[in-house]
Amino acid sequence: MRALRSEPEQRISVQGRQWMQQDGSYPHDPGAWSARSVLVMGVCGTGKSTIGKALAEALGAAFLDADDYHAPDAVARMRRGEPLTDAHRWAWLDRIADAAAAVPGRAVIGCSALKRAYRDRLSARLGPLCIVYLHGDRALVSRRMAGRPDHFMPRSLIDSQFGDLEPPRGADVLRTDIDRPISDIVAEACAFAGGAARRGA
Ligand SMILES: Nc1ncnc2c1ncn2[C@@H]1O[C@H](COP(=O)(O)OP(=O)(O)O)[C@@H](O)[C@H]1O
Ligand SMILES: O=C(O)[C@H](O)[C@@H](O)[C@H](O)[C@H](O)COP(=O)(O)O
Repeated sequence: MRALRSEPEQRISVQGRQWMQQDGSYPHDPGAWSARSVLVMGVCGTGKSTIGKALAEALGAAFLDADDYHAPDAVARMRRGEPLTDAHRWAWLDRIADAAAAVPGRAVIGCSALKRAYRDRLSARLGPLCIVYLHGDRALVSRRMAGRPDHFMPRSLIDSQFGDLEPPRGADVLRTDIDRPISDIVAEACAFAGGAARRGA
């Protein structure tokens, strides 16, 4: 195993092993942690919808896909290959946060949430988030996007997505590499988000 840096995000990134306790749970206040909304984030094509849906099912939570909350003109803009700006994104983030706040139980949100200010915007409505950050290199993201040709998001927008990306850091973040089987990523995210403890595993 490679040497660990002291930064919390780095400790968590090594499969969460450093923090995981013997029962598979994490040493956070269990009540508060297991009630938090879960944000599955990353640039386009990293697997937010795929992982987010499966994670929500594993946690018994509702899944909200941020793609469903874009205004039609924002979708048209992305289809044309024009990136969204902050001005497009604020109201979109507020719609997502309102919808997540309205679900009766826990919510898993699949949303790019590329900049820190966007995550703060969600937190302002939802409280502290449990963040699953899907990380992959440009070439892999491009290949994954090529595999879903009917999506509104064109591959020409990959560079602007990486340009806007401000990787999240801290103890609330699981940084997970997308070059792994979906089931492995979901299992790791589920343990991180409190699913293992919840199921009594
Ligand atoms: N870990 C993975 N391994 C292989 N394929 C994946 C993985 N995660 C997602 N995919 C595939 O990559 C594509 C993009 O995933 P998607 O969930 O649509 O990403 P996003 O919602 O972030 O845009 C989909 O075709 C999906 O099936
Ligand atoms: O903030 C943005 O620039 C957009 O919201 C953008 O992130 C878009 O929503 C998705 O990334 C496209 O859909 P996928 O993430 O599913 O590719």
